[in-house]
Amino acid sequence: MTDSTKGTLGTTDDDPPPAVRAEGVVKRFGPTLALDRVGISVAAGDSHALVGRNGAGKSTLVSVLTGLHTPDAGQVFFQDEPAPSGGDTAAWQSKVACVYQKSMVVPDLSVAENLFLGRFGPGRIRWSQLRARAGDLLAEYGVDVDPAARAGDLTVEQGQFVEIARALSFGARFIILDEPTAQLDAAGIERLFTKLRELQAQGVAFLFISHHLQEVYDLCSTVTVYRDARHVLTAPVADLGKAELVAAMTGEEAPAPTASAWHAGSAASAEPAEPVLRAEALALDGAYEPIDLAVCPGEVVGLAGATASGNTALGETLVGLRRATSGRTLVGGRPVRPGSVPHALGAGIGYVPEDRHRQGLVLGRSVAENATLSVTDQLGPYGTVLPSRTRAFAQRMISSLDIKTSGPAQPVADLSGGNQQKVVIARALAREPRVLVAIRPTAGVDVKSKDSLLSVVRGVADRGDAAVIVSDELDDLRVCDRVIALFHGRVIAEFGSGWTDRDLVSAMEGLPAGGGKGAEE
Ligand SMILES: Nc1ncnc2c1ncn2[C@@H]1O[C@H](COP(=O)(O)OP(=O)(O)OP(=O)(O)O)[C@@H](O)[C@H]1O
Repeated sequence: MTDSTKGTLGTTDDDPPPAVRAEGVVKRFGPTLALDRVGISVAAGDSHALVGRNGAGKSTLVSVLTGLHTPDAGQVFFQDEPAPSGGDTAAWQSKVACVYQKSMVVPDLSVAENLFLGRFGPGRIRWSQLRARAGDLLAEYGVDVDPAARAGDLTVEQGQFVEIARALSFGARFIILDEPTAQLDAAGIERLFTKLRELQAQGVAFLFISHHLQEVYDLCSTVTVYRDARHVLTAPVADLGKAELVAAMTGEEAPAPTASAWHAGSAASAEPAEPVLRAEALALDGAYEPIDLAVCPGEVVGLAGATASGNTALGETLVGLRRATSGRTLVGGRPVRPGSVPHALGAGIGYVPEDRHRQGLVLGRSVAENATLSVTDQLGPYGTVLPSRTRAFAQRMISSLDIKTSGPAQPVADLSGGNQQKVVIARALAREPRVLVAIRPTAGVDVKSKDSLLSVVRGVADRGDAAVIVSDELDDLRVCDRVIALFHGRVIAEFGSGWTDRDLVSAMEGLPAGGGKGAEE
């Protein structure tokens, strides 16, 4: 099992020792076996992808490799030396760091303070010296950020660069990137990858965790697949086709559905229907200019756009999270009170938020409680909530959305990221909304679950209701009947179902060429 890593990669005695090597790692959480005798070996200077479906054990491995969890069995080595002992944070920091999609820097401190956090010696701190040292350090790693800037004012990308520089300054030669691109636009991803390649050339090794398989192909030379807590394979990326990779992740041979398959069931009717959802000259100062939008029964409409295009702000206005500066939203022809989530819900708008931790879930509560939060009125007579009805309701959601959990009573906090997202969608669907507005619904969700989540959204429209997907992910947008692309707060193009990736990406980048109806070149 774990030894397969050696043969495939063709290491020799002359090679430097692997940046990290884990062997026979076992980790249990109560009844859940999260890692079952897994291993991984990341060569110095390599960019090694770790992929697997939600719940495969990736985050648990990260916790073991960063010293947050002590494994129940197995060993971890950095450059052939045994990993530091449990509580020795400084020793772990000199070996490894993990950069998450959201920066972990302390927002109210300056960049310089963040860089040297925990390393101030005794005595008075010389701020000017600290800033100068921070400046040198950032320059050394080619990070173009002002050391005096407040960390909270950095972009996601700058925050990640600062964290990488911080990790390297501790001496770490191995950095884990856990979905680092989730909040970046295409140009930001390219800049991140360029930086990573530079550092690789200096011998720094990366473990790259992503649900975007294309990124694995773009950046990594080796890939390891985990499935159901086990190591399935490790291979050079160049030797493994996408279909094989997905098959290894899912354990099935079934090809992923194509765009046309998505639409096969939607039987678009020719007669124009009364829109379920309408936005009339809806505008939000500083976010987007007046926009008209009509979403008909049976339709899934995409609002595409990069960060700050206004698409998320528009989605958030539709669900009542933001109050439009002008214009109005109507459901079934009736105006919805602006800026009121309860009113929007009552009017039949279901909402799948982007940030499931802040807006979506009560982490300490069970899967059943979270899935039924919006329908407690349907779970028992006279304002009571019958546990049996809650469980039955949740059980139906668990099976129809294929949520990987030990049961309705399991706390949501214990589920993997993708499965948490399914609970959020379950909750939005529980009220049987007339229109579902989903903001980046598949962020952090594995390929297979992505398909099933998107078919759930598609299903809402296919049964005669409607859906809006706000996203910059082409896979999310592929299930849409129409896609409206925004750029800097304006509609820049609108596409029917036959768009090409190139047309849509260009539109999101602000290049209207083609406008969805045939580019010039
Ligand atoms: N603290 C915990 N308590 C109980 N169970 C846990 C805990 N952390 C993880 N698990 C369980 O361990 C398994 C592996 O989860 P893990 O988060 O490592 O998966 P993952 O591959 O990172 O998934 P994702 O892609 O969704 O983030 C899952 O079944 C999860 O529910």
